[in-house]
Amino acid sequence: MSVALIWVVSPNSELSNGLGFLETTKLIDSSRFVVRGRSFLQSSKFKNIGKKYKCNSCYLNANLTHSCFGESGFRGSNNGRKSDVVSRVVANPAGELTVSSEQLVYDVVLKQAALVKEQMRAREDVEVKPDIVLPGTLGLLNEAYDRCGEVCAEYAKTFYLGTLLMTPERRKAIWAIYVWCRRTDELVDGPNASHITPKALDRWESRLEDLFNGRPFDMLDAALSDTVSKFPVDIQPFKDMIEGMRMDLRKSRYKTFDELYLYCYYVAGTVGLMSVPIMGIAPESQATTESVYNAALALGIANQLTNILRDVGEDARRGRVYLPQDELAQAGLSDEDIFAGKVTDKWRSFMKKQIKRARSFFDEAEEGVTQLSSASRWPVWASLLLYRQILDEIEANDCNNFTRRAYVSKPKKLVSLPVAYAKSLAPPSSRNGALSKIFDV
Ligand SMILES: CC(C)=CCC/C(C)=C/CC/C(C)=C/CC/C(C)=C/[C@@H]1[C@@H](COP(=O)(O)OP(=O)(O)O)[C@]1(C)CC/C=C(\C)CC/C=C(\C)CCC=C(C)C
Repeated sequence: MSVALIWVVSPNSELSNGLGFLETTKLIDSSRFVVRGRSFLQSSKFKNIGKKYKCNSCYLNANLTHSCFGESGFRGSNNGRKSDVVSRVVANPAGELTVSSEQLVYDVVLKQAALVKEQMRAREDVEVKPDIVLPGTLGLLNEAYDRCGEVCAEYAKTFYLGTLLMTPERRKAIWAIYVWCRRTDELVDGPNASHITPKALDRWESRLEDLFNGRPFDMLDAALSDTVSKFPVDIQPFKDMIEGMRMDLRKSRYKTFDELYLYCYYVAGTVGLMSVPIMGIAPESQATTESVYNAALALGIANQLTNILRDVGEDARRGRVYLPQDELAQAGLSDEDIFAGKVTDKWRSFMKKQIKRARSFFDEAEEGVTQLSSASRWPVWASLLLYRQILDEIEANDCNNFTRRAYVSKPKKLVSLPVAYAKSLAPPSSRNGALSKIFDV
């Protein structure tokens, strides 16, 4: 990930890196990008539609209107669970009523679903259209995608195998998105994280804007730039992920689940929103676009909550506690108990509730996976089943997530893969109501 790091720390530097990500030079003009001395013509489709607005303590990169109060039929599938977990209107520490993170994030979901429908309507068909490329550039682009595939295979082998079942265009696009997410995460989580400042993240964000405008900085960006020119992917979830990294720089405690939910959206829910336009919805699906986006968001949140519960000890050793402080206090626990790392009955009972909540997000996500286009379902089922089992492993470890890292053993992984495959064969259920398909692919 040093490519990203070097650039954000010193935007004018020439790039090379030790991780074998790539070696490129930066050559940009306003309408083309040049990689290793050649240029690609790109359509610059997306503008940064985001406008930051402040909502109490949190920022969302959105140009959304708040539809906070008095909505009816807010969601179909999850009222039961969600009302237990977060309410739409919450009280801030000063006792004032504010809009909940869930509402803010759901507004993003609605916006994404609306945008993608609009994009699809504007296109004559859903199939990827060939760009106008100068002779010789196609090979370079393919090389860029291959690099993304290699990175993906190195960092997430099972997931990489799953992507091989997808159509070639979709697989390449998912790899490009994966690599951008990985690089973004590495900025604050990688070996050079201590050099990362908010300014560096601002530079990473302007680089993102450039690639969305057809001016990628390096080869890996070029792959994503190509992807966003071919699929109806919006910049907002990408910007929001960077916002999550900013949050990580300035915050190491979360007062409430509402605060944590927003963080989870930023760093992982966004991945779900980025992925849906690539994966596509099955032509026979009766689900609304919104409900599928919502399930994708839920899977990201579930994964991140699981990640947090698995890594409690590791995070504590870095001085970080990603658990709602108010819930810890209600359970009679504090940061000191976490640093002490003793598994007590209080801790077990606290963990039981946290695990239950994470599972409820997985349940919500499951409804959406069957709605995806058939070739995309297997990798998603595989990742869902594998990640979900981490929760079982935490329980099997007697909730000792202080000194034991829960993981799914190889044999269990191997069993999960055919199970995921079998699940992926099930056609979309018609439980999700209104018909509003967007991708008949
Ligand atoms: C098929 C599939 C899973 C596609 C997603 C591919 C993709 C673009 C992944 C990017 C993942 C990434 C590098 C995110 C950066 C932030 C981050 C690190 C988030 C954590 C992931 C796990 O990280 P890590 O690899 O470090 O974990 P380990 O320590 O190795 O265990 C997260 C916990 C979140 C990842 C979130 C997702 C994969 C979202 C999945 C949602 C979908 C693919 C939407 C599916 C659609 C429906 C309708 C359900």
